[in-house]
Amino acid sequence: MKVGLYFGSFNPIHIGHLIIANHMVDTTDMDQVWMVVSPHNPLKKKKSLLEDYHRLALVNEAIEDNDNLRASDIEFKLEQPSYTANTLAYLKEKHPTHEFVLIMGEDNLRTFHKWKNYEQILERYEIYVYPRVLTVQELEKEKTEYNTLQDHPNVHFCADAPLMKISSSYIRKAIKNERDVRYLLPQPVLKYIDEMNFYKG
Ligand SMILES: Nc1ncnc2c1ncn2[C@@H]1O[C@H](COP(=O)(O)OP(=O)(O)OP(=O)(O)O)[C@@H](O)[C@H]1O
Ligand SMILES: O=C(O)c1ccc[n+]([C@@H]2O[C@H](COP(=O)([O-])O)[C@@H](O)[C@H]2O)c1
Repeated sequence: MKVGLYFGSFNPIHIGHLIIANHMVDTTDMDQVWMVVSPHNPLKKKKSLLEDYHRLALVNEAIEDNDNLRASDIEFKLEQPSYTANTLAYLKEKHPTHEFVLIMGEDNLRTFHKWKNYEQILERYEIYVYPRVLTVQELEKEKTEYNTLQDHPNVHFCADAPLMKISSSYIRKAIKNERDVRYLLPQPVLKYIDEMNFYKG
């Protein structure tokens, strides 16, 4: 079985994440996509992060009607911050017959050269990259590593996929400012966030 590992903070999961996961199942030979909820991205501050189990619950709510998508809490019991190289080693041992590939947005490929053992990851795993509108800061970042990564034979860029200028941080801020985010989040996710009063303070 070919499994796309879609790692993320998912704080919270939004429709962009679902469109990306579905795009991978729909347009590639991946049998399933596992949405791996990361307790702590090594390159991000943990400050505005919702509890791990709430972010996992939101992912489960979002994908409940899609058999091709799974939520994974595999990183909850692994060392933190959540280094992807460690998780991949663990998953490979646990599921020796699965073929794992990685899924990420373009912003993550841009900083991929800062990840632990990124060269080894790239050598061993295919990476499917979803295009993303980049911020000015991201565009200004050193381009050399990015260009080298973009041209690597294991990197597959989903060129014809629709661009989405949606992010969890935009949604968190919009909720804080009492804006209507109903079309940016799947219905059950919106309900859960609303009932729990998340991101309001
Ligand atoms: N709109 C988008 N277009 C392309 N890729 C995206 C988009 N939103 C998220 N991703 C990708 O999904 C993965 C998980 O992203 P993450 O959970 O950090 O969401 P985010 O919207 O980027 O969050 P935040 O705004 O808090 O940084 C990353 O690989 C990220 O690049
Ligand atoms: O392994 C690393 O060094 C590394 C560095 C930065 C990010 N990651 C992982 O990349 C994933 C995407 O993170 P995020 O916050 O953009 O959703 C998440 O699982 C992080 O743990 C991993």
